[in-house]
Amino acid sequence: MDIRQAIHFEQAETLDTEGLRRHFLIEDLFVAGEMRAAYSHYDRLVLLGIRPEGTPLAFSAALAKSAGVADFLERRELAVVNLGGGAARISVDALDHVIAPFEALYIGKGAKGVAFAAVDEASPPKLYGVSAPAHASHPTRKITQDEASPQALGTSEAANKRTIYKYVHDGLLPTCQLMLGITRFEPGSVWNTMPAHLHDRRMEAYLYFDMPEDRMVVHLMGRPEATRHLIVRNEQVVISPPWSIHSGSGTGSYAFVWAMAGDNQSFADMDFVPMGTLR
Ligand SMILES: O=C[C@H](O)[C@@H](O)CC(=O)C(=O)O
Ligand SMILES: [Zn+2]
Repeated sequence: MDIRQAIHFEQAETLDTEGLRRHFLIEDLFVAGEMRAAYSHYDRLVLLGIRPEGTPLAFSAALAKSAGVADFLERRELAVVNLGGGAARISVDALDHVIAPFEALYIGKGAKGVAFAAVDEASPPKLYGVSAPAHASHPTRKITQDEASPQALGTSEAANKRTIYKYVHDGLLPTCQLMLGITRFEPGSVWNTMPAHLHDRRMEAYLYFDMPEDRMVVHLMGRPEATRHLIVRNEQVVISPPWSIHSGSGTGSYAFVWAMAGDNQSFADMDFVPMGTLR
């Protein structure tokens, strides 16, 4: 189990390249035929890379142990999004849900018998899961891309023309904490989340994807007045602490899954950073 501690910005600001990557970047979550997990102590968010090939994948005993329960979702909720490949068959409480590429499934607290499989073994899905502690059990539900209320943002002059799809948010379905969406760029647009913002109330995790191997995103993190950067490759995840901006620019277009947990579920609750204060 890959466990990441929550650290103060005073410590983060003393770290070198390797130190920043060790605490904030997850490089190897997606491995064919495996379910891999990383546990962040920021809001106890658990990130899952799930790539079923052949045999269906279920939560391991080690994963349940990390939460101190018999069944991983005993006191947690989970959102899973299909990043492409083929469709996935996700079993929950003896019901099968077929989740096509760019569809998502919310699974409520207490769900049992959860298993992930490829619908067609010749085109296995790539699934990304995000789980947070939950106090109530909300209904399991599939969300399509159309339901994710696409919202156009940015301009080509600022190289940040993009569409935000909100899959898991309180306007669409109830969850305890989780919010999740996908942001996609127009060709030639490369800047995400610019102007930058903070939301100390919620931590965030960014999974960058849809990039060829030689492409990179320069992810900006840190306090606005003391930024650092991480070089991020395809299918790597950045853990974004509550005190940090989360923004970046790519050497070409890309997409990313953003997910949040914390005190409120208001997507619009952001403190914009005056651009002049960035250092
Ligand atoms: O709090 C919200 C998250 O940072 C993302 O939704 C921002 C984002 O996708 C973007 O501006 O490109
Ligand atoms: Zn944000």
